[in-house]
Amino acid sequence: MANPLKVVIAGCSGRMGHALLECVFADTDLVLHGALDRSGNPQLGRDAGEQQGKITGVKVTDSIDEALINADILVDFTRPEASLMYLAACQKHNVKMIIGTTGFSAEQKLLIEAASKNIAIVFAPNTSVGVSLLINLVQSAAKVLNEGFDIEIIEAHHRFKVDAPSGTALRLGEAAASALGRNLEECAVYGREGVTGERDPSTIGFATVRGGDVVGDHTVLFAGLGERVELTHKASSRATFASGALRAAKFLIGKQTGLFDMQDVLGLR
Ligand SMILES: NC(=O)C1=CN([C@@H]2O[C@H](COP(=O)(O)OP(=O)(O)OC[C@H]3O[C@@H](n4cnc5c(N)ncnc54)[C@H](OP(=O)(O)O)[C@@H]3O)[C@@H](O)[C@H]2O)C=CC1
Ligand SMILES: O=C(O)C1=N[C@H](C(=O)O)C[C@H](O)C1
Repeated sequence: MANPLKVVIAGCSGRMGHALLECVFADTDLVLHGALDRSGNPQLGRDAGEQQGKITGVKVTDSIDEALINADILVDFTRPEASLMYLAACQKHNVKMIIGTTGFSAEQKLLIEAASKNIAIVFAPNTSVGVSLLINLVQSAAKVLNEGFDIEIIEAHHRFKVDAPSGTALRLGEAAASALGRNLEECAVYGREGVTGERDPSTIGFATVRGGDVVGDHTVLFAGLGERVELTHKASSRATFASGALRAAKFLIGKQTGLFDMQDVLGLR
């Protein structure tokens, strides 16, 4: 690439922030242009590469305007309230965005959709190649196993995760529901307790496990009488999410507006 893509990392001192910095440093098509964290973060004012043993000349800042001047793209793995703040700033500075953050409400997702009329955005709750493929596999399986099979989605993540079910689990639920002509909002069951009665066959169930350092496991279970199909993805490193996000960044080169996901990035539609 003649001119490396100028990337700003939001939440640069978070778990995904670290993985993204490593990935940017390893890719000559990309250059770190800005590194953001919120006021009060102890990394503010320090070199963004310090924890990777690199001197980048880019200081971690809480000034969004400063970080976005002349940037090409902002990569956001933070929290919904932060993502929406960055979304507003990216529109102001005409900077593209990769949004990997999860836990948005339906109303917040509409704000992202509206912003994509002004800037190009990839919005994906999971940027790994494996989960992107899993979404397609779940759609195919749901179409074949469309009668007599109960759909349950089981996800496991590390103890620090703050949202449940995971964004990926919800996306997998949407994939199954849409393949069956159902609306996930109407058929989702989030956990069970007490005397629940027999299972309603039209529902899609979710079960959440939190513990230790699990990077991210997802299983979609199609359970029939006499047989079960289980489709599982297990992430063992955050580098897989980071490299997918940066692949998405390159996909946006030349795109001025529009809302995309990893199916678009990987040609899986
Ligand atoms: N799409 C995908 O493939 C993946 C998505 N994710 C999602 O990415 C998000 C981040 O995950 P992870 O890196 O593990 O989380 P971390 O908590 O490790 O990092 C979050 C970062 O965002 C910052 N932050 C939090 N709140 C704000 C705020 N209000 N304003 C500005 N910055 C803020 C944090 O700063 P501070 O430390 O000061 O709080 C921190 O630097 C989650 O939503 C997670 O679900 C994670 C992995 C893969
Ligand atoms: O918080 C995480 O860690 C992860 N979050 C994403 C989600 O909510 O789906 C993706 C991945 O599984 C890791």
